[in-house]
Amino acid sequence: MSKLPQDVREHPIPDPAELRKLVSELRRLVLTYKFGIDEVMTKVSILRDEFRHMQNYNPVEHVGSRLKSFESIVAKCRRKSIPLTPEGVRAQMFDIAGVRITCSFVNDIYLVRDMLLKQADLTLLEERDYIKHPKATGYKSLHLIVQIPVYLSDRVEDVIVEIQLRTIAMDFWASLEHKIYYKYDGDVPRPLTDSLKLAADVAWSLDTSMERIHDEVKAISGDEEPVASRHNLHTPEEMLRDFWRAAEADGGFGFGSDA
Ligand SMILES: Nc1nc2c(ncn2[C@@H]2O[C@H](COP(=O)(O)OP(=O)(O)OP(=O)(O)O)[C@@H](O)[C@H]2O)c(=O)[nH]1
Ligand SMILES: Nc1ncnc2c1ncn2[C@@H]1O[C@H](COP(=O)(O)OP(=O)(O)OP(=O)(O)O)[C@@H](O)[C@H]1O
Repeated sequence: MSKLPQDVREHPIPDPAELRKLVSELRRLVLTYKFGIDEVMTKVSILRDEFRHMQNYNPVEHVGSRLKSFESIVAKCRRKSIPLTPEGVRAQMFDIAGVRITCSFVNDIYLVRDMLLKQADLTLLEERDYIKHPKATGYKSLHLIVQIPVYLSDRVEDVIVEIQLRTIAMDFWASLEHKIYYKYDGDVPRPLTDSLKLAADVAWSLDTSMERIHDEVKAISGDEEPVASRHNLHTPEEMLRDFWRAAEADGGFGFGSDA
């Protein structure tokens, strides 16, 4: 019978030189995922700014990102029996680069999804619609696993990014549920899971009510408010000046600042 602890027997400690090489390779790999996040964030930011300027409407409330931590990658490799090698991680772990887009309304989620997927350099690998098919926990979000090229100094690398799209209510629910899940180490007592399921239904009801009210108001006031009444302007020069100042204040005309 071996005297080694279970963990060491299952995961023998590799040679230090090998370990150093592995860590350096994984670091390099993770860096390319960071560039993948940057690419997607830029796309979302452009869509957001353009939409706001052209349509006077912003479908994206908030956008955030996270690079999976080294500890979390190692833990997931162990949990899912994924080889802890650059090849294993690249082939079997699709959430190292994560972008989360929070929208006001459910329709906006699908609008942003369509706008992103129309872009030629973004390839959809997998879509999981937990809005149409919520998880048993009550979890709702739209997940897209996409692939995007990243131009490095000596090569082009296709990087996989997980994009989660959700409403503010869905996000509120998911962050509380996530905290509770970790607090109980995954073994959440039944009364709490029941309460969470109920809260998910309430959040969904809020989402649908808010969207209905928003649609009703839009139908009454018309899709587009006339530009002149929005700005209370009279001459084209005044309108141009106002747009220019608004864009400057928004950081929209950031070019030429070094001049
Ligand atoms: N709060 C919360 N988040 C969830 C839940 N299910 C999925 N997620 C989020 O969505 C991510 C991906 O989940 P899935 O689409 O179910 O992917 P999966 O491959 O089945 O799960 P993992 O490989 O364990 O991430 C998770 O890492 C979480 O960030 C849930 O029930 N509650
Ligand atoms: N696509 C994403 N975009 C932004 N944040 C995310 C994304 N996916 C997860 N997160 C957040 O990143 C944090 C850490 O996530 P981590 O990758 O360690 O675990 P996880 O994704 O929740 O679970 P698992 O490791 O089982 O896949 C959590 O707060 C989680 O909500």
